Amino acid sequence: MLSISRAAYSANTALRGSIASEVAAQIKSRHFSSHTDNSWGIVANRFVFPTNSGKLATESSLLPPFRGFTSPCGVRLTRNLNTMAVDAKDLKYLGQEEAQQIDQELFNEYLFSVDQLMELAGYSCAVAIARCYPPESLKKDHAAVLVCCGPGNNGGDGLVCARHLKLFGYKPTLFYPKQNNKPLFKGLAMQCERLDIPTLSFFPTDPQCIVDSFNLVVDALFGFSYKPPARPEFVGVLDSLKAIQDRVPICSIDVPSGWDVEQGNPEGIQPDLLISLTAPKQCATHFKGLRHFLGGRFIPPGLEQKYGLKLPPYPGTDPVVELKVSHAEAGTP
Ligand SMILES: NC(=O)C1=CN([C@@H]2O[C@H](COP(=O)(O)OP(=O)(O)OC[C@H]3O[C@@H](n4cnc5c(N)ncnc54)[C@H](OP(=O)(O)O)[C@@H]3O)[C@@H](O)[C@H]2O)[C@H](O)CC1
Ligand SMILES: [K+]
Repeated sequence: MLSISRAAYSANTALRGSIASEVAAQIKSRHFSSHTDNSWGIVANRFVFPTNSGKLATESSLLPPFRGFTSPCGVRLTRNLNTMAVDAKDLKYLGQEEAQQIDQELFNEYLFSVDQLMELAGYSCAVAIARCYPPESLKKDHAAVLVCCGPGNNGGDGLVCARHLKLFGYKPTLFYPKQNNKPLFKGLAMQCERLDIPTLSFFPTDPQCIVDSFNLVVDALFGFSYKPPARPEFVGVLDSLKAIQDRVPICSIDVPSGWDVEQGNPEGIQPDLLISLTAPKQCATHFKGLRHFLGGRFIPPGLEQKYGLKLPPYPGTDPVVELKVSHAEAGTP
């Protein structure tokens, strides 16, 4: 695992008082390829690919023109002024139980496997992120993004998303504190490692480190199975995300983490971008961010009808469709 332990980091910090930040120290591990550097206590990844290998053109280059503006945090946000966003008035917003029922039906009645759907879900999130924040528009450290992954399938979507972001030309770093031991998740984590995606072994205590190091945070901590309140081990990271959200945009996968799936959480994190999967959850009606996408284009028509989802049409072959946010003024430059 490409990571640095807290003890090694502390010792290292004592030795090198001039290190700018915790994050810089942890990220530095990615530069120590194919050997163990004892002075830093880092066991580095032995499978390092050149940073730009396999770089793909993102679909953003195929889109109608965007006009950008700069947010207070200096990140160039883009808003699609050709307004391809769909006004999906009849779209159904799912409660927690119904979202879980549909999930189970996909697996048990339609015999999809989790990894099939997770791959499509995570890919669609990466595409939505690339549309809103093309890598070339991000100024810090070659499009550095932090992807925070939780212990459940939402975290799995985050691992898939991080891999695709890397292939799209971003520089993702994972924070994956409670790793899932199922073979699927081990595989996803290993794929990230072999793509030279480093993992922070602890969340920086100083939120400024996140601000200095990353252009975006992808929030894949919890999805539709979350039940508030957050257990103690996740309180710190959720508070830190709240502390930086005005300076580093948060992109939430399926549900903003820490939100009640139905009621939302006015005191919780407030993402700029929400990517709902399958169908938006009821909490999405409280979303106050800039852009809302629907992804996970895998619902069979029979299931859509059965649950009355009234999904909007996806454009062409796109894996995502943008939904109009009800407070249109939110993104006005
Ligand atoms: N059908 C689809 O649309 C698909 C969606 N996908 C993604 O899957 C998630 C839902 O995944 P699931 O594994 O059911 O649940 P979560 O990832 O939301 O979270 C479960 C883990 O979170 C822990 N948990 C729950 N509440 C708390 C809390 N208050 N504090 C700390 N931890 C909490 C829970 O722990 P337990 O001990 O209670 O089990 C779990 O570890 C969906 O949102 C989509 O993102 C699929 O990828 C594809 C199909
Ligand atoms: K989330």
